[in-house]
Amino acid sequence: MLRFGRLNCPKLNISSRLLYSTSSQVVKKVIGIDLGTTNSAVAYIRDSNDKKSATIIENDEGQRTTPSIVAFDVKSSPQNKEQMKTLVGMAAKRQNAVNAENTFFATKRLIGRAFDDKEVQRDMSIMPYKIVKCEFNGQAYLSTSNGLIQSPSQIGSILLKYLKQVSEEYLGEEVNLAVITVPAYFNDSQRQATKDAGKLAGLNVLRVINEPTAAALSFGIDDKRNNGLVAVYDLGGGTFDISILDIEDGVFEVRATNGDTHLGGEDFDNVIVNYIIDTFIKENPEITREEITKNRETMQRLKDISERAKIDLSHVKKTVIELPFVYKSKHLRMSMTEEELDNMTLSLIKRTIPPVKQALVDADIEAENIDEVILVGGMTRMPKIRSVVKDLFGRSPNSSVNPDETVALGAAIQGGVLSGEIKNVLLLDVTPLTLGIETFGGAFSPLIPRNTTVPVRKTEIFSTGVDGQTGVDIKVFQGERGLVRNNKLIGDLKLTGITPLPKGIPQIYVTFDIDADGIINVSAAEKSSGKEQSITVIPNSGLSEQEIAKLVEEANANRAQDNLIRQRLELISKADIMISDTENLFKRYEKLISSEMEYPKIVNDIKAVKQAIKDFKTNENDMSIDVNGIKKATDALQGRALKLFQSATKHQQQ
Ligand SMILES: Nc1ncnc2c1ncn2[C@@H]1O[C@H](COP(=O)(O)OP(=O)(O)OP(=O)(O)O)[C@@H](O)[C@H]1O
Repeated sequence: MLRFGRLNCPKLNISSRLLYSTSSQVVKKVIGIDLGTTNSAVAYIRDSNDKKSATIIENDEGQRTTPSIVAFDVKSSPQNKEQMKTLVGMAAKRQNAVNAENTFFATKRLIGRAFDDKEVQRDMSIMPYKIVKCEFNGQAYLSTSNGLIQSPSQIGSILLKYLKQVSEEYLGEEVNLAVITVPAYFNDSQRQATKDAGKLAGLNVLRVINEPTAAALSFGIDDKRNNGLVAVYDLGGGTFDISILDIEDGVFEVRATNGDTHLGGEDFDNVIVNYIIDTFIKENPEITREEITKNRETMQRLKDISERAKIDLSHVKKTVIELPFVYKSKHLRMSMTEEELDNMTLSLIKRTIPPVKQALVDADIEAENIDEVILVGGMTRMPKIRSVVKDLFGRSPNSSVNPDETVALGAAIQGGVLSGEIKNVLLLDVTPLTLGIETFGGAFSPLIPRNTTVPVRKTEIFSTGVDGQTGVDIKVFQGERGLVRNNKLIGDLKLTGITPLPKGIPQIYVTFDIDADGIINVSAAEKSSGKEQSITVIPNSGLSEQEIAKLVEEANANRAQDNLIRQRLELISKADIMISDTENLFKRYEKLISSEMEYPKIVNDIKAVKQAIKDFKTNENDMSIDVNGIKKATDALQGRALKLFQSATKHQQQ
């Protein structure tokens, strides 16, 4: 088995913080796109002399946001599926109820996710369209009723193509450069998939930036009043993000970020749908739940009225929900109050609290030191959410920001920075989770801690754990726990053909390079053999909401135990290398030292320590093994070996 250990010699840490260049000149227009779960928006910089001139581009229906919905008319091209008529935005939304199976909405929830992901499985049971497994990469794809299979990136690209076209018509020029926003908690795979969607739409995506950061950019641009610590609470259609930023004279530094990539308005709608079905069944006991849920069209109509009721209740205390022909000739009529909505969705709202608290801890800031709280995302119009946020921060959120438009405006500003239209603005974003590799005994060796500013590049030297090893398997993990088995494997890199040397001797330089889009590149090089390998990490799936919450929670709960296991592993790793060095020296100088009186005793003791190390390796979790004792015995042996060498040299000279 190939083993991989941290090198037992002074470490070389090359850590650099490369700042964005603000002077790069891209002469053409760069549009900023908020590719949302429910709604998307696009913006541009109207006047390059005015930083505050970021402007929303209205779509062909005169709307400032476009529903993130793509529909296929399966009847339009029965012979050739590829040429089916496609509807985008409002046009797709209008026909949703009569073509539910072929109307794809909220597909951002699936982007870059594995089919087997728990969240995807849950969505499958509630979405009216078909989600299938892509045989090639195991990811969640979408299928029309006539079997046209598309990735969520492809669906995203149809939306982006539409927004590109709308922008070109509005601006009267060709547009092919864009900045696209993603939830801060999107992992590498989800970011890559978003970039792919841009590429498929014919857009050169200059940068992928985090939604809350974009919101802060549009809030704080060129306004000294807005200097200070800002919290951006972003609850949209499908994701929740919290970011803490420090804004100081044009420098936007993200101090910490946290969130949940599977929590948003869609979940609120689903809770209401279930409540309505329960109420309807109670009134009509002859109808079963399944009879209603299996009808995709009915489910879609229920979802639409649920969303409408939710939005109404942000403005009125009570609303009436009516839906004719819910089941055969039965109609639905009921009322719902704001209080009822608050109660049934409280557990969802509460799920935003731990990420906020964690972000504050990570940023090392008390809630009362936050100068401004900005609300982003349509869901933050719900009064209960506003009051929970107010209680969390002890202050009323800022009301000057438009929660639907601010992200696209911020993306346009970043586009302006990249095109050179906007000067003296610097954006420093961070990694959401710790990145590292597996080392000896399954320990997680972090290279880049979470909330490190990107872009970042870091190199550390590692070595082999077995004599004569000619290859290492570098497993890249993401997470907060001390042992890799509790973190998420996001990539795998094999370095082969290295010169066989005793363990601990080869120097393997492992470099992590995270670019400004948050995309990770890992490379490994072994100096003596000149071998090099690199990969762009494309993880298999995103982290689910439970996984994220669990990761942080478990990391906190198990920190002491994890540290202990790690320390034990490191002690044994060092002892192992020391003992084999001594053994090798004994073999090499056997003639010189074998006549010494101490020699057989030390050889026996080396054997005993080696056996103890072997026993430990077969049961690393056995806490009854005295690791400190093994290390002490190794140190003592090294001392005794040194004395033996000194005495043998003396005897030889005499
Ligand atoms: N007045 C309102 N009250 C409550 N909810 C609302 C209101 N207006 C919009 N919403 C909800 O906000 C959500 C859409 O928000 P938004 O358009 O900001 O999301 P998005 O950008 O598409 O999503 P994400 O940021 O998660 O990708 C929908 O679930 C919608 O029902």
